[in-house]
Amino acid sequence: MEEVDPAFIQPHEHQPKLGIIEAEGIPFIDLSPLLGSDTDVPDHLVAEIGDACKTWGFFQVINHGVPSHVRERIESASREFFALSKEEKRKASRNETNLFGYSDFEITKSVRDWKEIFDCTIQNPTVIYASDEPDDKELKELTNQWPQEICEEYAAEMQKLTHKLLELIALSLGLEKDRFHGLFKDETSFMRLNYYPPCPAPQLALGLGRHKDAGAMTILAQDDVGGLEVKRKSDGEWIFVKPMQDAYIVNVGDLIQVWSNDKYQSVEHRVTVNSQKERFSIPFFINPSHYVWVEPLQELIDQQNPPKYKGYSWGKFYATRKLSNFRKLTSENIQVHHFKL
Ligand SMILES: O=C(O)CCC(=O)C(=O)O
Ligand SMILES: [Fe+2]
Repeated sequence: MEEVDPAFIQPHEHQPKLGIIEAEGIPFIDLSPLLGSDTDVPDHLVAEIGDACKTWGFFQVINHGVPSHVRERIESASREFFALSKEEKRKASRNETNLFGYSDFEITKSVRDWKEIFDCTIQNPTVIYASDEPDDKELKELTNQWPQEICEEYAAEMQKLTHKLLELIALSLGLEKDRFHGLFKDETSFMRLNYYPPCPAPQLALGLGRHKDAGAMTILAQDDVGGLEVKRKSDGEWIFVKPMQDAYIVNVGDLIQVWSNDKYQSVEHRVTVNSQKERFSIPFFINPSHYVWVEPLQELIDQQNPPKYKGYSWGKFYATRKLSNFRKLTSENIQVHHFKL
């Protein structure tokens, strides 16, 4: 076996197992009832979404309405970009001033991830807080270093799908259908092109270490190689998410966990790598406006269900996370459990 830099080696208890457990259980949800112009949402669909969010925190959607040529266009643009030399790619590096762009140095829980990424923002420009200091209200605008047209075309489709999914989730929690919409007016959503090169030590390293997504929800396009694993809530076992052509994998993030007061929980996941094959994926991270104050929704709390979290500023949380990529962390990065009551 070729030597890999020890910075990539996972602690023993987090090294991936070689055998694969396939995720028979991760539900597929058919969104075809939402394809027409009829605005009625069938009850069975709402119930399926609610079950999937509660039991798995993950599901795959089919007949979602995203045209396959739009997905193919961004997937080929991603392949073309990552095929460039490192020197070329580094010309589009993200940095402390512009947090969107290329990086081959991602760290999750103190271990390097075996991957390269390219982050693109959705609102161009995106407004965020300039600093993570709680009282500093200075704002800054972030822009893209990516062919804007391809990004916009894909983002527009993802936004339509997001809209449908947030409505289904709201209904499944017994909320008004449009309960979440206002929170995303000046969204800080972004998408990431992930490239996982073949790795000589797939049993020691991970493409992406175990983590939960900090935003509201993630919609992921994965190719046919496979590598995503989800921690099954019932027994903590890592379950392989079988690639399905043209489907999107959706997961609940930490914000839905807080808004729903733990009714729906954000679930840990990770990515294994492969000694033979490279893998590409594109997560679309749905995040609210920087000025959104995150706390359990009033409608979901009462005397029997008191709030499980104290409120926090999404914008400050996000700025802290983004800036941490360029700092040496001396303690655990900011996490939603720091706000648990
Ligand atoms: O590449 C994947 O399959 C998952 C990526 C992911 O979980 C992330 O980027 O947060
Ligand atoms: Fe993730």
